[in-house]
Amino acid sequence: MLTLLTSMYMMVRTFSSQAEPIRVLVTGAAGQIAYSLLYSIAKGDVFGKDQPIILVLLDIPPMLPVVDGVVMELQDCALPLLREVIPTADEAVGFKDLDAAILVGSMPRREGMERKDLLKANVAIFKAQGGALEKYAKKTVKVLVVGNPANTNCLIAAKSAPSIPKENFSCLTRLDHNRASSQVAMRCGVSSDSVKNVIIWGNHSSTQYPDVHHAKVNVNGAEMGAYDAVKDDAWLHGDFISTVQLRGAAVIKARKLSSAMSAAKAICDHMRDIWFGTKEGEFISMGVYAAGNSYGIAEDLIYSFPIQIKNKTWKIVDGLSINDFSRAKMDATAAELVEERDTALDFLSQ
Ligand SMILES: NC(=O)C1=CN([C@@H]2O[C@H](COP(=O)(O)OP(=O)(O)OC[C@H]3O[C@@H](n4cnc5c(N)ncnc54)[C@H](O)[C@@H]3O)[C@@H](O)[C@H]2O)C=CC1
Ligand SMILES: O=C([O-])CC(=O)C(=O)O
Repeated sequence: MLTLLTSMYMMVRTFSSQAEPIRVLVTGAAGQIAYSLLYSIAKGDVFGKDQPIILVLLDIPPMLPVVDGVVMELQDCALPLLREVIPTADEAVGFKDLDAAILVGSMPRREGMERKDLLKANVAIFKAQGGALEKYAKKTVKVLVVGNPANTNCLIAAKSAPSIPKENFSCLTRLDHNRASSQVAMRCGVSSDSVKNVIIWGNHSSTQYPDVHHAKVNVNGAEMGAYDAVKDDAWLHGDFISTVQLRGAAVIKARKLSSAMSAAKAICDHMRDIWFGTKEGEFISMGVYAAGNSYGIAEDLIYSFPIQIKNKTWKIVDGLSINDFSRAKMDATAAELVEERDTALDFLSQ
């Protein structure tokens, strides 16, 4: 019996090691987030330990010598899943036949800026890259927008690729989600995986609303609501929210560069959940197209919601109770997104 099971296992292993490689694009490949991200993708942390990968690395022409250095390092890692690395500045090459696109490449903010101050510099990039997805990528491609302001850039990319379903586009708010889980875990003296179902509502900006009304914390084996575990409503309504909202700025102030290691980790968490689904009974946060949501959020936005994923398809978790405190914060961040969208469309029409 054991021999039979062992040979069946070997057959499955052999079959899966012959899987067709998937084609994964990372833009901004010469930048600091990409440098923290590429190793995890290439070694199988995101798309699976049996999934061969062709990595396409796109950056602007002057950065190609730097990308060449990254290619050399990836080769020197001797990673068995990495079948090919393609450095390029050409969209026709970069966006061809993609299974997944992680759009990082854009300008980061510096100390004293809000993320929406990047709109003018960055939104044109996402319009062009949406157009390139439309022209060259598979219609099934999963697109994750990281470059700031991430929600609005994602909306513009999706609008520029009308033949790819809007559901295939999402933006990164997982870093905010991880920040919120970690703050609660530290406050309760538990590990970060003892906290689940925090929610980031809205924009990846200082108006985002980190909400723990539906979060659970496992304290010494007993699962309880976050409010009962933390036992400090004033902190949860005050410093907790502002710490998460302003964490990106705090990292920039300290490092003089924006978050990169934690952003790369969040990108891996986000994409892995798209590929393999969320855990039973758990939800995560990501920015998705708001059409058809049951929370009264304007439809034509990319807004961060509580999300569950199965078979590579996400759905917004419906029916969570929303009190007046939460309602006001959810609406404020939606209003900022409407303003950003209208400004972006204005820039693009000039
Ligand atoms: N959504 C999120 O949670 C987070 C978003 N970010 C954002 O990610 C972006 C990248 O950040 P970093 O890697 O730290 O910046 P970086 O400046 O280190 O790297 C950006 C790279 O993008 C490249 N680039 C610029 N225009 C491009 C284009 N049209 N096509 C391809 N590549 C292009 C640059 O040449 C550079 O190599 C920034 O917009 C930053 O604000 C950063 C952290 C978290
Ligand atoms: O704050 C920034 O500019 C970078 C970022 O998005 C983050 O760290 O969340």
